[in-house]
Amino acid sequence: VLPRHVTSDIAGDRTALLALRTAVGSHLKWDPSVSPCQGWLGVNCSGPVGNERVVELRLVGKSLSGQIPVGTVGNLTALQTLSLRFNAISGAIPADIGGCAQLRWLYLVGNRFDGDIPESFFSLALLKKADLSGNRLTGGVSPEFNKLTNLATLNLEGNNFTGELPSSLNLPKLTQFNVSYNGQLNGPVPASLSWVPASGFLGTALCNGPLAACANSSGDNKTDGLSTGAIVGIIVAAVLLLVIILSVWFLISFRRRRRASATAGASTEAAANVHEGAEPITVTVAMTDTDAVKQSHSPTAAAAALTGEGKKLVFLGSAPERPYDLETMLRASAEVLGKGVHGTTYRATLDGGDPVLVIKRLRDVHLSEREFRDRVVSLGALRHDNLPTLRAYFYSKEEKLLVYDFVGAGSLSSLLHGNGAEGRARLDFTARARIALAAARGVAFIHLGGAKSSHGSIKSSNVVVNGTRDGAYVADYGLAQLMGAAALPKRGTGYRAPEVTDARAVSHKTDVYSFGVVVLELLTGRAPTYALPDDGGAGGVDLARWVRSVVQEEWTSEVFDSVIGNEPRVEEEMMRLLQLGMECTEQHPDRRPSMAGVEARIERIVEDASRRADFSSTDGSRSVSA
Ligand SMILES: Nc1ncnc2c1ncn2[C@@H]1O[C@H](COP(=O)(O)OP(=O)(O)OP(=O)(O)O)[C@@H](O)[C@H]1O
Repeated sequence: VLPRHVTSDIAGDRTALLALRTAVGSHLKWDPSVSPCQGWLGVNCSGPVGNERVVELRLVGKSLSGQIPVGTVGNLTALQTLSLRFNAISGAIPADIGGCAQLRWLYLVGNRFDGDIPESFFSLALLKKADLSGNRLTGGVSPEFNKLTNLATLNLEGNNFTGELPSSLNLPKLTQFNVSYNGQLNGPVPASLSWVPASGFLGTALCNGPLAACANSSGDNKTDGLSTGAIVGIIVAAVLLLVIILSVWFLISFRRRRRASATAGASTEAAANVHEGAEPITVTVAMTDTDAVKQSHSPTAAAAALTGEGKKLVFLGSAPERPYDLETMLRASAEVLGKGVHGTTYRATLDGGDPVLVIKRLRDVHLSEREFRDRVVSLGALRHDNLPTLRAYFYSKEEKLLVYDFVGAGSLSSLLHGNGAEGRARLDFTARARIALAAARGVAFIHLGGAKSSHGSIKSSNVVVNGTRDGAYVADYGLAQLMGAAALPKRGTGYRAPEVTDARAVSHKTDVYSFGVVVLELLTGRAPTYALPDDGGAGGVDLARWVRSVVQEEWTSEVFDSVIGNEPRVEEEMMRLLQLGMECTEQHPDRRPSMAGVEARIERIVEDASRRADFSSTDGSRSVSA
């Protein structure tokens, strides 16, 4: 029931909007001399001529701040869509939000709303989508949500909700649910939400699974029922098996070493057949029998063979389909892909055009052979769709080579900042978000290896794109661990997190920072040290800092690359990705999200952007967008 002074007409809407402007956005250029339906920014009306009402209020990234008082939004009684994404609105969600009885789409993501969700919210019976993520909301997830029987999307991610999810929670139309990053949510996930993927519960203490499993995960460590005798038996059997394997391996390698010493000694100087501009790869190779190359197909056996007389290419993992040795590789036609901080990178095409390899010739490696081998073997174990596979390595006193699969047509850096604007022009927002997603997947996979497993040198020249729908790879992973500080992004390149002092400071959070810079590069189309138009190109300004200053002081939309800036369909998703890029480049490492969280968020951004593209190509209605 509306308070007596509220009129359910456009005059009432006008009064409510002007009061809202006074409270949170006095800079909004709404012309009070005309009706809100006549071109007020972000306001849309509907209804019979002369009896129109405000049905849509979309003020996304408009630097709104302050609190929304009662008697403003709550008086927009015909409102169907309210989107206030990515502002700095604080305080409680207004207690009279229930006055918007027609509300279907509600987007408050990326503000500073705090306090509990008000009681009247649960009277919004028509609500289909509620995105309250990225705020500071508190309290429990109320069973009152059950009253919202039309709700299809409920996103409460990144707030401060506490306690258990109500076991009675049951929303028949729900298709998207997310409560990730509410660290104090705990207890079991109700059966009615068992369909929600794990990405909906990241960063919580919720236990997603059968109740019995929850009990175990919450510290009820019952044994699995094996008797002590059975456990001892298993251990003895395992030790015996290990002894047998080691004896057989020792016998075989002893026989091979004898055979190798009989044939070793034919030292060959091999030079690569390089294309113009390339320097030849010259490596001294002590030839051994062909058997020795085959032996090296298992990392451990191969690596063990290295310590013998001959220096060979050591394969990591399974053998290539068409085996090659160092000689074949050095005879291959090669071209220089780049000369970077770690040395020179070649593309080498073996005889017959298959396979095509990337050979990195490292300089300044100061590791012993054993240390080098151990680190390379663990890098070679990383196999993922978005990481170029490390196939082999070579170590001698003079030369250290890494051999990868060739994966793509060029780097993201050359696509965005290369000569001419064609590369950038071909990349619409969704394509850019997909590249970010592929790269995030690769980096998040590296992080799964634990705290010591970081990329260490994320930058757009290390993101290789290959033109397919989801094709992007993160190259050069782990070189910081192999080469020390030499492989780190240089100070002043814009990629280096402020806390990085040397290679030991590389961490998941410094990767997230560098990744955030790549995201900002994708969105702005600008290089990470962007030269201001009026500094004569003399200096440069740090991209992350520049984006932050524009967002704080001016219109956020000016940040975007002009190529994607006029894609209104995906404006919401662009803002979400921008917000994420800014969070990743927070100065303080603790305030940056985890890479898993980054991956999950970009995944949803890509899904939503693709859905809008599909939708608008078949229908054209704008009612689904906020
Ligand atoms: N496996 C790969 N497949 C295809 N292209 C690759 C692969 N690995 C690297 N590249 C490309 O080779 C280029 C040169 O690599 P390189 O690492 O030498 O230089 P960089 O990344 O520009 O500089 P830095 O050494 O300072 O990181 C990269 O920009 C990348 O596009």
